[in-house]
Amino acid sequence: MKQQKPDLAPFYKFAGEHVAVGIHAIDSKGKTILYNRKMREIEGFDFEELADRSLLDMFRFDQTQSTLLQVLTSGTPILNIKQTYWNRKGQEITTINDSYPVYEDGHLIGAIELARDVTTLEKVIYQPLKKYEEPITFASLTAVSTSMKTVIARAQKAAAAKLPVLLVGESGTGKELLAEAIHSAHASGLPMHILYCHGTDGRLIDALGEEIERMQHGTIYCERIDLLPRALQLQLLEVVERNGASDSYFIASVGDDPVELIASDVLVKDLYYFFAAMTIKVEPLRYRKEDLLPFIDDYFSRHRMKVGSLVRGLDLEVEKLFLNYNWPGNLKELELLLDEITSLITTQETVTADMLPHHFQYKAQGGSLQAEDFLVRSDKDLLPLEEYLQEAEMYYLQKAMDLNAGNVTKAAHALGMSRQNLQYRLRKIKKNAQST
Ligand SMILES: Nc1ncnc2c1ncn2[C@@H]1O[C@H](COP(=O)(O)OP(=O)(O)OP(=O)(O)O)[C@@H](O)[C@H]1O
Repeated sequence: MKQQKPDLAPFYKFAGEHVAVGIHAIDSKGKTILYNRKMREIEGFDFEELADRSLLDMFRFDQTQSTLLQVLTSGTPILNIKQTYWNRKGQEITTINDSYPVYEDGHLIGAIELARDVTTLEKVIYQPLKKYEEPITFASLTAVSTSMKTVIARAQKAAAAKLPVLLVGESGTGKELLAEAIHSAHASGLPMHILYCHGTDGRLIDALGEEIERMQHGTIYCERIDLLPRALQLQLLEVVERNGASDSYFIASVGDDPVELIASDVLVKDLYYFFAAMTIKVEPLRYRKEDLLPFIDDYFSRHRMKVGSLVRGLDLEVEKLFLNYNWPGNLKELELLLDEITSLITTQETVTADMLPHHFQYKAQGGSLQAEDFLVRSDKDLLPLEEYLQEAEMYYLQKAMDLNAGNVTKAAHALGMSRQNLQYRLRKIKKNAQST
């Protein structure tokens, strides 16, 4: 008797959804046809958002950036491409991607990308302490802006009083570095143990508990506790509370306003209370641009000492580009960019625009605008042109204000209009928003 072949489709479907690799497939027109759970987690998009648009639309400003499209055009695979970027939710993600063309009966029918999320691994390898080749102290941190000076002063107070600290700030703002500096200030020479919460599991949290019991003294830094699922947050709370009376010093970080995180059930309230004897907010780089050039100076001087290069600074055009860009990945993004620029430097003393990597030139020219910001959403009907233009104006003016840390004079200058004109338009927008 002939055995019936089992229908494997439901199994493939289940495996595709639950596998720990991100999968994104497009058809021959660039339309998304598969976008699994892991990929949604990595990139922060929903399937619906992508399904209604072709990738060609999404990346029409930057087609060279999409490896999937390149594969679709060339018909050949692109393998082992490592990317670090800031996803839709502002999280820093590092993936290693393999993109393949898909053929059926000799015809190219689409392309598929497989992304391995190596963010946590990267964090373990990327050690600022080693990078600086010296223990981090408050003096290692660039703090020219008033807001950073306040941060350092509060952190010094916390270290002196040995108060648990909750560091609040976007990815790449320097929270880990600050935790290291606090640790050095109060317990130099003692161990510091870091729990990277992104992608961690219950075993690592238990191991942390054992580590605390074993080391007794020293610092525990729990990085991005808001990225832990609630059940694991409760487990962590149990571990830290059990050791609360030990001689360990506790620091944690979150990526967003903790009050909002608690209100939206992302952060367990009692875990927040445990760490938040002192809360220190680190502003995004776009609101403290005074730190940007001094950080670059410091970076270049370390580079000159380390590898004997001649690089001294940026030319005016690059300086302007850097100051106008909004740095969604903050100092980490800047540092990675400087790593990329200096890796190609030979005898140059000044960084000129042609030395900037293509991907950055692209982003910087578009300011903070993303292609997706101008797309018509799938869940919205088309607006009459006038309304759409009003929306676009509101968006653009708001971006200009953000980029200039709320300074109307500077924003007006950047937009090429008078201060009064900008103020008038902002008031009009506010009035319209209130009346709708
Ligand atoms: N104030 C600063 N002075 C000098 N370097 C800085 C400063 N802030 C950030 N950096 C640089 O940026 C890198 C990234 O910072 P860090 O890892 O501390 O950010 P983070 O806020 O902990 O990010 P995440 O939330 O993603 O963990 C550091 O290794 C350091 O080189």
